[in-house]
Amino acid sequence: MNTIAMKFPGRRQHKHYFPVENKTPLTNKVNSEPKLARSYIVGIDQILVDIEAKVDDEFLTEFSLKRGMSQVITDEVTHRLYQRLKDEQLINYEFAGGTIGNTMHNYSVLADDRSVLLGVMSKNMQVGDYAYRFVSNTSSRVDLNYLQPVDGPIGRCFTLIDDTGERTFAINAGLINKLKPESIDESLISNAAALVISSYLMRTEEGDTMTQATLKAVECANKAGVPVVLTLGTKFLIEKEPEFWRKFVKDHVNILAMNEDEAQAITGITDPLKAADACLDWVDLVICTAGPEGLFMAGYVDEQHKRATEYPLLSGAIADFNRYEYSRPMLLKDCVNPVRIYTHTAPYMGGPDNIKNTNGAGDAALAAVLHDLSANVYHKMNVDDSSKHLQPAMTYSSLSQISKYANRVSFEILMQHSPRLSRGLPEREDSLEQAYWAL
Ligand SMILES: Nc1ncnc2c1ncn2[C@@H]1O[C@H](COP(=O)(O)OP(=O)(O)O)[C@@H](O)[C@H]1O
Ligand SMILES: Nc1nc2c(ncn2[C@@H]2O[C@H](COP(=O)(O)O)[C@@H](O)[C@H]2O)c(=O)[nH]1
Repeated sequence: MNTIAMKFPGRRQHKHYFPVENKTPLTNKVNSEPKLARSYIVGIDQILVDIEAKVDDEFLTEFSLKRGMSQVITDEVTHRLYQRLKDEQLINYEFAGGTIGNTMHNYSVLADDRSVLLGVMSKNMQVGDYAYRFVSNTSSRVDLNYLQPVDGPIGRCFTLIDDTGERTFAINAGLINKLKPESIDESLISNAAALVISSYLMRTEEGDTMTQATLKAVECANKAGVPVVLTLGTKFLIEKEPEFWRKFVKDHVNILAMNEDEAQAITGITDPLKAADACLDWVDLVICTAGPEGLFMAGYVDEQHKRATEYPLLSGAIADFNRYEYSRPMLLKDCVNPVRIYTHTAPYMGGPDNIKNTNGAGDAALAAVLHDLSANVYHKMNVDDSSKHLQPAMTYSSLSQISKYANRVSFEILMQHSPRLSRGLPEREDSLEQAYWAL
């Protein structure tokens, strides 16, 4: 049997992933470059560059923008808006964005590993233009080779921040919704550790093909048993068609990520823990961020694999809800006697003293969860006979640990302007348990 000591998170510790006692018989040396199978995740997005600016309420009214919403604007409004921002020197920065683009980038930075981003990209790129900016602000670990070339611009997302820190998104779509179903490579999806999508991909106009492309990828993932991860994006989209989204989630999604407003939009429930619990009727794992209240997660474990927490029991909308938070979450279909498990993590260190802005904090939490999920697939691919895999779990770590990790990553984003991490986390931190680093 292989013996392995694995440090988590991080492929950077790759020497810990392979059996250190396996020596090459000829040299009697440890083979330091074993060929390991690699796991990766795939995300689909509308390829966007964020243009961030500080504005006041009057500005939003002038351009008929609804505060807090992500809305699509015409070329004419875009032109006027951009000119105003330029004339008044209100632009803070222009940086690659997109909710799934950010998640793939952050995943690749955290895991130091490959993710694949699907979407469109301008085939003629000039130094300094938006397409160039998107590519040059994206981690080199994000595989952009599968992007579909288009004859025209990618999108722009005006990220308008008011005095309260609230973000209003105005999207100039360019050709972002022209991804074709033919551009979805079925074997790429069916060999992935997860397929990651957002509700924004269904906000399309007549003649757009993004929704069909997304549905093709989802069907392919469902067929291959690859977990489908959906992030709800914005509550306004969900509120428009809650019934559609409930059905879509129930029929196709395994992991649902949302904030408390989106959770309310899809379930009708204000309490994030109760809303997460309600979503377990449709999906296997739920991540619900709740701003200053931190992060809630909910999932399933089979009775025989449940592990009781060593933390004090917490009660909220559900009594003693964190009782089995030390369990590793499983797909409901893999549980003979399913037990619902929940956890809550308060903002890391109480939250930063000075929040730059919360843009992308939720996406970053999701990237951390994906890192743990993919690490589990990676470990199983390479050390299938590890006792770790006697339990058919979805993740490498317990619900409690994943939640802490996710929350820690959100903290990092709150301390910077960009929704994209510029570096991974420190390799060891006192605030995360010893067991977390030495699994
Ligand atoms: N005001 C805040 N104070 C402390 N932590 C915060 C605050 N806002 C967000 N966070 C942290 O960032 C995470 C994600 O934030 P949230 O605003 O819920 O995400 P989203 O970007 O999806 O709306 C939270 O779970 C929490 O850890
Ligand atoms: N693909 C799309 N991404 C969008 C859209 N509107 C906004 N955004 C992106 O969201 C992040 C911020 O994420 P959040 O977790 O803080 O909500 C930002 O970088 C935007 O680019 C959209 O319509 N489609």
